[in-house]
Amino acid sequence: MSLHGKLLIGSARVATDATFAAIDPATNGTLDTAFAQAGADHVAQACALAAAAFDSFRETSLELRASLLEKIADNILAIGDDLLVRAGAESGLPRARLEGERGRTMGQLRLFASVIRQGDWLGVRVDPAQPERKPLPRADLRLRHIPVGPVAVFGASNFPLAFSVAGGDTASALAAGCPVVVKGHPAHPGTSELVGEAIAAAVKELGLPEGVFSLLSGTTNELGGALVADPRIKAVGFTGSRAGGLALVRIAQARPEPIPVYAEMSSINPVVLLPAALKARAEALGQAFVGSLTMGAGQFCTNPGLIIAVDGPDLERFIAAATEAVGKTTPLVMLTPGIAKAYKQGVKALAGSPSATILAQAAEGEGNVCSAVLFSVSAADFLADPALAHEVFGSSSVIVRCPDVAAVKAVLEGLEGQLTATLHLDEADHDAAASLIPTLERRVGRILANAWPTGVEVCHAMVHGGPYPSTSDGRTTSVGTLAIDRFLRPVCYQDLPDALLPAAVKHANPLGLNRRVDGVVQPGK
Ligand SMILES: NC(=O)C1=CN([C@@H]2O[C@H](COP(=O)(O)OP(=O)(O)OC[C@H]3O[C@@H](n4cnc5c(N)ncnc54)[C@H](O)[C@@H]3O)[C@@H](O)[C@H]2O)C=CC1
Ligand SMILES: O=C(O)CCC(=O)C(=O)O
Repeated sequence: MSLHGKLLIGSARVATDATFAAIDPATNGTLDTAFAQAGADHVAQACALAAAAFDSFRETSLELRASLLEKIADNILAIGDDLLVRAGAESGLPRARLEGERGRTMGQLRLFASVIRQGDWLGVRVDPAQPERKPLPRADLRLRHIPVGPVAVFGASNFPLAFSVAGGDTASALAAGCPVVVKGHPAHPGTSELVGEAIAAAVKELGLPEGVFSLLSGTTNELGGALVADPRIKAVGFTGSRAGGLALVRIAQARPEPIPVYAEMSSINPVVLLPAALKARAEALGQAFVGSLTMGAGQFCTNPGLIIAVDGPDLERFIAAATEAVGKTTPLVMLTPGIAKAYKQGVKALAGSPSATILAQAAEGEGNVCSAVLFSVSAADFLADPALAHEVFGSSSVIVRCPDVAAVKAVLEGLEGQLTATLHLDEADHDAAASLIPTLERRVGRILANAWPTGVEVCHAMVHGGPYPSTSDGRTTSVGTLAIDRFLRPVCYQDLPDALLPAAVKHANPLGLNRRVDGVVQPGK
């Protein structure tokens, strides 16, 4: 494998004097290749190309755009082993996980290709003219959705493939017809380059304008800030820290033309163990919980960071099983030295809390590793100290002991917005569960029963979003096909001659789209 370390600005490959290197988190060693540090001029060049590409890219045929996404998926697979090897070295993630993540990345691209072809995302509505209507005639009104414009995507550290250069944000933005400028995550610049070249090659192979895709690398906050501030950027997709996401929201809001930032930030994903379920299978739940908590060193925004249950012997059985399972875990390398340091600081802060008790802690390891840890706290203490509900990114979780189900509800009411909430329940728990669901609907984006929140299905009904601060905009999702809506806006055409109408809303419906005509859904072809 040979990496060039240059910026991908459309079809140009640009080197810079200032460079940075990737770090192998397993060894703290520097990996090969000096990567370019993009500056303000490079942001401006990439955004200018993206803006120039927008009008032609957004009117490409559905078939061509679908082919682009499929071609990107094929090109990623064709990189072969080099991609997995480099991603492993840059992230510390094991090969099997990265193989799965590559499969998911290609699956997402292909799913969005099928969405593009199907065409419902255009959301066509037609209210035909009513010239005879009294007292006033009605004009002919036709609506379709168009893409918002060039989108800035920030690659995430914890999914170097599926939430990164060709991840869900890029797939959904390209599917909508938006050119994309990616700011690669500085932890995996080599992986980013390999995937970026796969996208650029697909753009070229299909004869699309070069500005459809650019990839900028760099370590500074100024780079991300300049990208979000560029007037040609019309929306932003981000997965990462709350501080980073909110910084980008502030920049976007301070622009002369404010733009939406879809930032997926922090979540502790409460899991409620209801009494009958806990009584029936406390040990199995304890073991499964630790499996979810420690998967991928807990570096998922869906990690179960909070367990809530009624205190008593059944909860003690759960804790005993979880404690035993934690004792059997081995420390895992985290994504970056900074993330490992933040984990240790977060655990230290919890351990220093006068109200939290350490229940279990896995053996410590050397280097940038995560050792799983469990805390417990009473519901009253939890409610009194908001710091106990802060996300600790890694395998750390807090068990909240409640006197009764009413206290469980109070704890849930006290939480910030979350991506997920989980109920472990049996039939005898249904009344208790029903009393909690209205609270959960207000607090989270996805409610699960008898499962664990890690592992997000990429499909049509998925919501990977939630109220602030789990995301900056709880009206949408960053996983699943609904994610395309973030990058679309409606345009209405009133009384335009048919010859001037876009194909999606022409009278004869040449694209065979499903349409809502006078409010009634009419199937297309
Ligand atoms: N909830 C979640 O899904 C995730 C949370 N995290 C949290 O974030 C911490 C740091 O991890 P990172 O992945 O590096 O996230 P991060 O938020 O620090 O960085 C993500 C991206 O945003 C950029 N960025 C960050 N702050 C910025 C600013 N003020 N202005 C402009 N650009 C900025 C970075 O350069 C990077 O490209 C972790 O320890 C963890 O707490 C990280 C990954 C996922
Ligand atoms: O588990 C998943 O598939 C999504 C998790 C995620 O978005 C994250 O950890 O940042």
